[in-house]
Amino acid sequence: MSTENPRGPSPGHPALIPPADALRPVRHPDAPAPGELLGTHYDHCFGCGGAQPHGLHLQARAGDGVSITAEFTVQAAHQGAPGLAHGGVLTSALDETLGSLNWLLRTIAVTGRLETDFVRPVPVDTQLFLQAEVTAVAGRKIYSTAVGRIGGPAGPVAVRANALFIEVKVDHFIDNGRQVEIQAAMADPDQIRRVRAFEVNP
Ligand SMILES: CCCCCCCCCCCC(=O)SCCNC(=O)CCNC(=O)[C@H](O)C(C)(C)COP(=O)(O)OP(=O)(O)OC[C@H]1O[C@@H](n2cnc3c(N)ncnc32)[C@H](O)[C@@H]1OP(=O)(O)O
Repeated sequence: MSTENPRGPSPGHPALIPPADALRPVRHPDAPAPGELLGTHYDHCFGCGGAQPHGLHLQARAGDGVSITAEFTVQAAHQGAPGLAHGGVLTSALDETLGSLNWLLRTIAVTGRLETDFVRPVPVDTQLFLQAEVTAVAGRKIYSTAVGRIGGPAGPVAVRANALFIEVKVDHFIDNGRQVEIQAAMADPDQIRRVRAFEVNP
């Protein structure tokens, strides 16, 4: 388990602190190699999909262990205040990066809780460099942390997050998603292939 707490002295909500019997995360043997671009899990995903004109178009890359790096450039469509990124958009970038960790565990999981610290404003045209890692796993609960820096891996910290993801079956999406998109996804062989890449026990 990582001992570094990028949040600083405050660990956040108690639900984000792994229990004493939590396990170290294990990188799946078939996980993408370190340095490999992950690609999108769904073309219409706001975070990583190519079919969302105002989406983040975030590109995530496998790191060592159970870690991810990702980049996205803040666009004019992502503003909150004039010339500055909207906080919800920055949280979306963190959520997407943390969600990409699922590729390394080969587990399907959704965000249960996500806490963001906004450390400094992020201007439009900024390239945000994100790093995320899984810190612990307890049953279906996956604990993770992320940081976003301005300009590159050594840039000033702009945002930090701690998260709890919960493992689900693929039925979570089939049962809850709008039927028109579910049916289109199930008819698309590329989409089925992407879902299989997430699943350990299909
Ligand atoms: C198509 C493929 C591609 C893959 C697609 C991947 C997409 C990635 C996209 C980026 C990520 C997202 O934005 S995902 C979208 C945003 N998230 C969501 O829509 C999730 C909405 N919430 C839910 O559906 C549900 O609440 C779940 C699945 C999270 C949990 O429901 P459940 O399955 O009934 O499980 P439940 O028993 O309640 O909880 C299990 C354990 O987790 C704890 N737990 C649950 N929620 C929380 C919480 N918010 N805060 C603290 N703890 C929590 C419980 O206390 C329990 O602990 P214990 O008693 O066991 O100790």
